[in-house]
Amino acid sequence: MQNQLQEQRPFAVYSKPGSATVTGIFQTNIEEYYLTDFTKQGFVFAPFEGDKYLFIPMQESDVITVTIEANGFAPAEPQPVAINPESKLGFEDLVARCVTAIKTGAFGKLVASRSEMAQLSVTDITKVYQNLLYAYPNAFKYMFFHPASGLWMGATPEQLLKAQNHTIHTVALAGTQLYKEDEEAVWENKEKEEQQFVTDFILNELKDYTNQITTTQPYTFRAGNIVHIKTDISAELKEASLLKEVLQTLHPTPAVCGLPKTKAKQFILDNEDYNREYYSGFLGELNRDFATGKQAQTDLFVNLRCMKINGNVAQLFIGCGITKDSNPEKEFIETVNKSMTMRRVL
Ligand SMILES: C=C(O[C@@H]1C=C(C(=O)O)C=C[C@H]1O)C(=O)O
Repeated sequence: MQNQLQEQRPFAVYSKPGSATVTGIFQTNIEEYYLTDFTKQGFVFAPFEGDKYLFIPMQESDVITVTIEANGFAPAEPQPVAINPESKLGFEDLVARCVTAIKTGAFGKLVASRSEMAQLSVTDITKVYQNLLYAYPNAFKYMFFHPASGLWMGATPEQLLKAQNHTIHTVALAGTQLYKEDEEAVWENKEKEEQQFVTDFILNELKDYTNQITTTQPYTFRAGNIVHIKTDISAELKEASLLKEVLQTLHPTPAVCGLPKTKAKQFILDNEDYNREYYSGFLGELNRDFATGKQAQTDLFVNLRCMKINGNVAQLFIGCGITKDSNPEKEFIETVNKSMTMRRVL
């Protein structure tokens, strides 16, 4: 990884939810490849906005898979975060604007986000990635570098799309509260309704491209120090070649953007005062399981609980779903809680 960074060559290192292995895809040249042919095998890193998807093609890369050795790392509880009053006010104002826009009837839901800076306490970034690996066994833990994106890391709980030949899986994820040991989460109607919006959108979007759609009941799902409501969705693609269309209709999902999708995206671009870049984009394996070498397997995740690292400073990206009943201060606190996912490993 250090070599790749020094020579500015793209790479992706990742470990899937529940997996005991880490796979690395190391590009052997410094070319910038973008995804144009969705039948190619490789690793994709897509931004929130636009269709310039960074791509590390299999043919141009060395692939290594290793087993994670147990090391007993226990993430420390992070120090309480010093809240910057200006960014708190700025975010609360954004949430208030979202609520007003929703109340006019123009949107069913919007996702407001912000970024904040945090200092790294270790100089070796591979150590930060190791911490992520040990802290979040059930997330998709990755480190990605490309000269066009910079260095990113994250531990995302959210699958965008898993495809094995014709069979696809996705999830509807929304609603957030702090995880409490020995206590079952109780969800308010606002949160249940918000998650149902996401499920309904996905089912409606998949209709044209798939048959035999099945869903689970919504259930509580833990992601580090917080829990969400989740519904698993499966379907059969009418044709394997529809992968591109399905991806482009799902992304960005209402879990990270809003409803209706195109208008919500424009609202976000007009109202958020920073650039999301690759946060709330998606990433992962395209048409190949690199650990096993199996083809026709796609495994993509929404880029959440992530950060961009520059020297010893990490830019953390966090957002939350807004509905007509959202309270700006509560939503701000939710972003602080979500930011702990990254702060604990820094
Ligand atoms: C947008 C984020 O998370 C999304 C928003 C959620 C919510 O509003 O409750 C829950 C899970 C994610 O779908 C984020 O973590 O940045």
